[in-house]
Parts: sequence; C-alpha cells; structure tokens
Amino acid sequence: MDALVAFGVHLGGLRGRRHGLVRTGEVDACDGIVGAQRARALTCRRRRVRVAMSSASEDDTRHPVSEADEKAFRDLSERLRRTNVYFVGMMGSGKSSVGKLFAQRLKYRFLDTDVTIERLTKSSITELFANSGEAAFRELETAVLAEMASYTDAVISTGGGIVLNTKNWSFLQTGLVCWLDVPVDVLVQRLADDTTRPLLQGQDPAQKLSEILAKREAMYKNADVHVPVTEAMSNEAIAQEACRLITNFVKANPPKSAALYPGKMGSLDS
Ligand SMILES: Nc1ncnc2c1ncn2[C@@H]1O[C@H](COP(=O)(O)OP(=O)(O)O)[C@@H](O)[C@H]1O
Ligand SMILES: O=C(O)C1=C[C@@H](OP(=O)(O)O)[C@@H](O)[C@H](O)C1
Repeated sequence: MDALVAFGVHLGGLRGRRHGLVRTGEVDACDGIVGAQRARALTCRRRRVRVAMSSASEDDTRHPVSEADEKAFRDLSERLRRTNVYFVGMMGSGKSSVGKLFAQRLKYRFLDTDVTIERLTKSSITELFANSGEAAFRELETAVLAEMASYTDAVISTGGGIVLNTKNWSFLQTGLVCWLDVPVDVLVQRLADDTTRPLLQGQDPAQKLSEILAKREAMYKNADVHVPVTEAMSNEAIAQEACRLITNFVKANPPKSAALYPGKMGSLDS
C-alpha cells in the first residue's frame, strides 16, 4: 500500500472535495458529517505525528562543552524565551548534525522533519519519493512542520526543500530561521557516497546541487540568520557561530514570550 495512504495523509474530506465527491447540492446534507470525519482524521493524524516526533527526539550522545559555550547558550536560551529555532539549508549542509548539537547545548528538544516522516510512514525518504512521488512527500513535510510549529523549546532541522512552499514559511516564521550556507563544492564532498537523497541519485551531484541552489538561494536568504560555513569548520564551531549570530539577531529583535500562549503546547496530549 502507498505509504502516505497508509499514514492517512489523504484521509477525510480533503480528497473528496478536491475530486468533487462532495457536490454543492449535497453540502447542506452531509457537510457536518464530512466536517466531523475530517476533524477526526486530522486529530488522528496530529497524534501520529506527535508520536513520531517524540521518538525522533531521542539522542543520548553527549558532547563536552566549555564554560564559555555553556554561558553563551544559557544567555541565548533566556533571550529566545522558548521560541523555536529552525535550521534550513541545502542537502548535506549539516542541519541534522548541527541541529542536534545545538539543541543539546540550548537544552531544547531536537526535532527533524525527515526523521519524523520516515518514522511516520515506516519508509525511507528514498522509498517515499519512489512509491508516492515528490509532491506527496512535500504534502507530508508541510503537515509535519505544522505540527512541530505548535511546540515551543524546540530546535527543528528541516529538509532542504522546505523553503520551496510559501505555506511552510507561515510555520517557519513562528520561530527563528537559521540558514547554514555551505559552498556547493563542500556539499559535493560530504555527499559523495550518499544514497539517501533521491534528488541526487543518477545525476552529476555538483551540477544538480548547483541547479537546486540556484532555484532556492533567494528563499534561503529569507532566513533571519545567515551562517556562512567553511570546509574547515567542525560542527562545534558551526554551532558556536550560529549561537553568536542568533544571539545578535535576538538582541535586535527580541521575541515575545511563547509562555504567553500556553495553549500552544500539548493540547492533544492533555
Ligand atoms: N561540519 C561538518 N564537517 C564535515 N562533515 C559534516 C559536517 N556537518 C555534517 N557533515 C556530514 O555531512 C553529511 C550531511 O550532514 P547532515 O547533518 O545529514 O546534513 P543535512 O541534515 O543538512 O542534510 C553527513 O555525512 C555529516 O556527517
Ligand atoms: O533538498 C531537498 O529537496 C531534500 C532534502 C532532504 O533532506 P536533507 O536536506 O536533510 O538532506 C530530504 O528532505 C529530501 O531528500 C528532499
């Protein structure tokens, strides 16, 4: 069975309406039923996303941290006032590796859209692209991001293509968006033996990555914070630099306290 259908992405009234199954004359009679079914399906889908998100945030690796770093992250955490941090950038830019470390230092939970999608659908991104197509993957990516945006105190690593859909920005902009900007030649080195990024398979990776970046760069530039990454930088150094630049941004643009909106957290769990 199609992984996305199994997951229930197309459940409820959405597909029926799109394909005209609920016609105008029938709306009065059955809109309440369709609406209730759709609401139940969406609630069910949200629960499943949350379950996948909680397993995606497991990470037992502990990295040593200097006193100065600890202080810098504590300061940032206070300034962020529970606002989420989203990492965006090209495939291989280090969103997952750096994001995990950054979350640990900040004492935030770590969430990863790709990992959550894989857990939800019980299939790899490669299988999803092959069996359901990129459009279906993007639909699911948006649903997962929407759920993540309803959390606070989270560092969220996104898939490289998340910036493509304008709707995704309405979720990204609820937090602080940080672009890990890595030169294409470094991405090529990092992804030389990678088989998990379907958009790169069977292509000249350097050419493909350049084409993708040309299409997305303007979107990445919409990020609040731009972190230029060089080949020599370790993940620790990138996390430190991101912390410094995000702190500067937050000093100039203090966020409202997420704690003012307690309803944002855990509404489905309670
Ligand atoms: N600072 C770094 N230096 C060298 N290799 C890195 C660095 N950050 C990430 N990598 C490697 O690049 C690959 C992609 O990293 P990943 O964190 O999965 O990127 P993304 O989530 O942006 O796709 C992985 O093999 C990872 O080990
Ligand atoms: O750039 C993209 O369109 C994609 C990037 C991937 O995530 P990473 O950026 O983590 O590799 C993954 O979401 C999918 O293969 C599509």
